[in-house]
Amino acid sequence: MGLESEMKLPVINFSEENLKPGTSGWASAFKDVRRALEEHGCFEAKFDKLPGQLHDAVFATAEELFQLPTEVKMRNTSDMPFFGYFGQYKTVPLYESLAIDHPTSLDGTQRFTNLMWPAGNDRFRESAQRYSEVVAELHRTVMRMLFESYGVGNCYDYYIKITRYLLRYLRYSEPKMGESNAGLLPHTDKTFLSILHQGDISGLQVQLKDGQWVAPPPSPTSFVVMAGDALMAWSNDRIPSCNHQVIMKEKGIRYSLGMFTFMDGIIHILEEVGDETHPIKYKSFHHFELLQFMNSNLKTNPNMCFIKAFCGV
Ligand SMILES: O=C(O)CCC(=O)C(=O)O
Ligand SMILES: [Fe+2]
Repeated sequence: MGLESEMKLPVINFSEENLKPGTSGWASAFKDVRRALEEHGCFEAKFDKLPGQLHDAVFATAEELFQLPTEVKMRNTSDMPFFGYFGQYKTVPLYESLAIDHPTSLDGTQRFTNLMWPAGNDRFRESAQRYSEVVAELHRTVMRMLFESYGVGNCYDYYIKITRYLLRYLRYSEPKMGESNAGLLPHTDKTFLSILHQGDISGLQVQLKDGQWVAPPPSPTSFVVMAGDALMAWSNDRIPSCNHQVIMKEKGIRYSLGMFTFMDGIIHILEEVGDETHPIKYKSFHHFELLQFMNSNLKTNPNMCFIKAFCGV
């Protein structure tokens, strides 16, 4: 019998009544958001605004996307580091992913769809955009709660205006006999926030404060919200970026979706949390410049703490 109490991934309900700023549900939810992020760098959001048909369409079209020939998928490139196709890695052979830049817009989804299917694929394009709009709404709610909970609700508009969304489609093959089941090695994201949504096969694991790994089960109404490195710096380390990985234990091909946010502008460190015992540890920085810095140092110095090296005081 273990005496230690097992930690759980906090679950926060984002149902209709909590979504109205100013209500008591809102105030208690925003405290929960701040507590969960400060403790673990992540939480599970229960959010029921994704229509079942849209959920099914976006995962069905994900399958179609990955069936395209590799050379077509590799057309998904970008000037931005980390914004394009990933796959064919020796260290994680099960993993492959593609990303749509500006996925909440007609332009962004059209550009990506035309690149993959020159003859068009309306079902893919429409489901990608509609899905992104729904998840962006969840993202904005989390952002508003986060800023209000630190007493800086007046900064919300600025950060929403400079938010750049990236929707990533991810696929993991089932490991063959004798093959490693590592889908994605432990890492933190380079984002401000990441919102992960698993299809019907589990595999995501997040590491809680006590070091324990937990595996949130997939559900059409469950989204795992995680702090990325940029949010950690913004919060002056009050919020740790969330360490996570993918382990393929179930049978079948795994699909998941990640809505990642980056700030196309200067991130000003939250000075409100600093005092004599908590000095400010970072200088304000441009998120895209951080990405460039990481990209140019990744090969030569993979174990570097990029955020500290880039904008640490
Ligand atoms: O597939 C998942 O659930 C996790 C994906 C992930 O961690 C990433 O793309 O950074
Ligand atoms: Fe990740």
